[in-house]
Amino acid sequence: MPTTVDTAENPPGGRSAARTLTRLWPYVRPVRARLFTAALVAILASCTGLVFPLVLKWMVDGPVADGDTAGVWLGALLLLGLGVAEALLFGFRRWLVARPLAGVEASMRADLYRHLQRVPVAFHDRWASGQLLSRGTTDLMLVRLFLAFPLTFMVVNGATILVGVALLLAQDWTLGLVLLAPVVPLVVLLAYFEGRFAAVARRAQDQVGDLTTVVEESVLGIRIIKGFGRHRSQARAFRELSRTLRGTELAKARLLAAIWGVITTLPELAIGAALVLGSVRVADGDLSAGTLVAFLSTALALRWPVESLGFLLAMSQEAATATERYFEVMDAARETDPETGEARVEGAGGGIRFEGVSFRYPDAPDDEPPVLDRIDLHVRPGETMALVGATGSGKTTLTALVPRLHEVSGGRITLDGQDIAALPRERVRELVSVAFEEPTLFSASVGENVLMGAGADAGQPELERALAVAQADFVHRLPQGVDTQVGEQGLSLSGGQRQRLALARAVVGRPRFLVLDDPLSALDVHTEALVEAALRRVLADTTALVVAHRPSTVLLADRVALLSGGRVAAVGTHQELLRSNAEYAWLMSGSAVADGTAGHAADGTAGGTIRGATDSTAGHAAGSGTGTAADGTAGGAER
Ligand SMILES: Nc1ncnc2c1ncn2[C@@H]1O[C@H](COP(=O)(O)OP(=O)(O)OP(=O)(O)O)[C@@H](O)[C@H]1O
Repeated sequence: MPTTVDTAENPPGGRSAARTLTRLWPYVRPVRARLFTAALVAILASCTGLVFPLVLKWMVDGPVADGDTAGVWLGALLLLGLGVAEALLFGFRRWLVARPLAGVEASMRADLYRHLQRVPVAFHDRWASGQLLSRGTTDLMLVRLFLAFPLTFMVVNGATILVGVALLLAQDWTLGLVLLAPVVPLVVLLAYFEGRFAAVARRAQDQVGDLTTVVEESVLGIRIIKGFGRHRSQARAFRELSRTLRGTELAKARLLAAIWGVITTLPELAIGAALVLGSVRVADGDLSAGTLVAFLSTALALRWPVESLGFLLAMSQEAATATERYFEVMDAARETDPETGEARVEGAGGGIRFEGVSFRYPDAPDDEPPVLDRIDLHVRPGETMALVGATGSGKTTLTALVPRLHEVSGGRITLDGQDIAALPRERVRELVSVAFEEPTLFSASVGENVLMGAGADAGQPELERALAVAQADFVHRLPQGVDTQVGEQGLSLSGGQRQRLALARAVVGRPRFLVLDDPLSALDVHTEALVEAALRRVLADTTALVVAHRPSTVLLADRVALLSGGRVAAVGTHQELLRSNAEYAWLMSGSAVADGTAGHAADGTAGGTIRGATDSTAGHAAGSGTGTAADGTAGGAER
């Protein structure tokens, strides 16, 4: 899992917030009618608020001045009615937008998830999972909030301000101009603020992603952290990151406070000036008291729409950053399949054939030699080929090329004579089944995890057969048998148990081709022997490529290919390579050394000797009390 976040490749800015936000249109389009209606309702509600001052003016200059009590009651009832209407209209607006916007958020999230399934594995190698998580959660929530609130209220408040200003100018244009005086400095300040806030908002959202990554890794790696007593240093790293985030959030708050201060103070000063000027004019008899009350009430009613602009802009800016981050992922190219293509390669023959296959990881430095360099290898139909090589020699990489988890950089791979690059990926993955050394189980039942490897029509018989092949009968002793929930949110299984389920998943669909990356590494010798025996039956009618580190796994294969320096250094049977290839003999004798039979390994009798060695180890294990595995209760022993 990647641990670093390369946000440098995605610099903020470039586009304006408004242009970035227009990218949301395809998602908003289906609900546009509701959004527009909601905006109109909100404008109506907001303008209802502006009628209050006019009623007040009528009350002050009319019934109040004339001492008409009935008129005052009528005015009060009118004000109450207006208040109720305003509240009902705002409630109606909320009802209009809530459901469709939850839908917009859900569909954006679904698209993101679908996209993440379809981008190449190399994309996931490059991106930290926390960054992806935060884009799928926090960022999408910010986008929904923007559509629900700032988007509407920018329009509503804008319209209210325009209507309000028109009313002010109509009531008294001199006082109106006094109130409009702060507009120019405010616009300049808001433009400056937007630029500054955009940069800080981006930094904060990226830091949330980093923090999510650290939390996720700490949870997944809790055993390592505890085992190595690293909880303090891990906590320190977390604290530092969260302190950085806190600093960025405070910087955001400071910017917001500054702009809020300016947005509040300038209009207040203008209202104060209008009040003084208006009072003087009322005293001079130039202006009626009712007009001044109405004027000031209108000005005060406009305070909220003006003051809210600051945080509406801030929320819009955060939403623009969130949208930018969302589309950075959505813009990553998906795996594409050829529209049509001639997959058959003349003369390629059956089985798996590698022809001049080269591979280099996309992010590898240019001066680094390729991981795989012109590999030629033929796994004949029905044959099992073991892949042996030193650590880091490229075995896993080579196996990942067969199901097209990575694309070859040069050369080609054919399956039964069909070039995999010209086949749809889905077809390739139907033909090829895989099991990796690191067996991943999903939060689902045992049965669902295993049947993932088969077509939709596979059922109980196929499941039972696969479990038998993988010697995974321990599942029947789990609390709910094959229905027991496993994975992150279920029962914890041992490494060996998980490997056996992963193996069952690989064989359940009776694949034409099988790619196994050291699938037996976590099994004790007894279980390994049992799985091998069952696997031998599966391998008999499958074409398989099996990464092997141990002689016992190599012995499952008909032939062995030795990978060295990015090339296939030798191909032959285990016995042939032991005799003819010093590197192979050395690699294989590594295990034998541990068993004290290295001397025999080198003289060509290693096959039998190594087997004997593992058997004797097994005998020892049984004698030392771990032999319960042999009587089929291995699961219990491993737990
Ligand atoms: N995702 C990746 N991005 C860049 N380089 C990688 C990536 N995965 C592996 N490598 C590099 O490719 C080389 C081959 O790795 P690979 O995992 O294929 O070796 P291996 O033979 O399977 O090793 P082992 O026996 O230890 O499992 C290594 O040098 C490794 O550092």
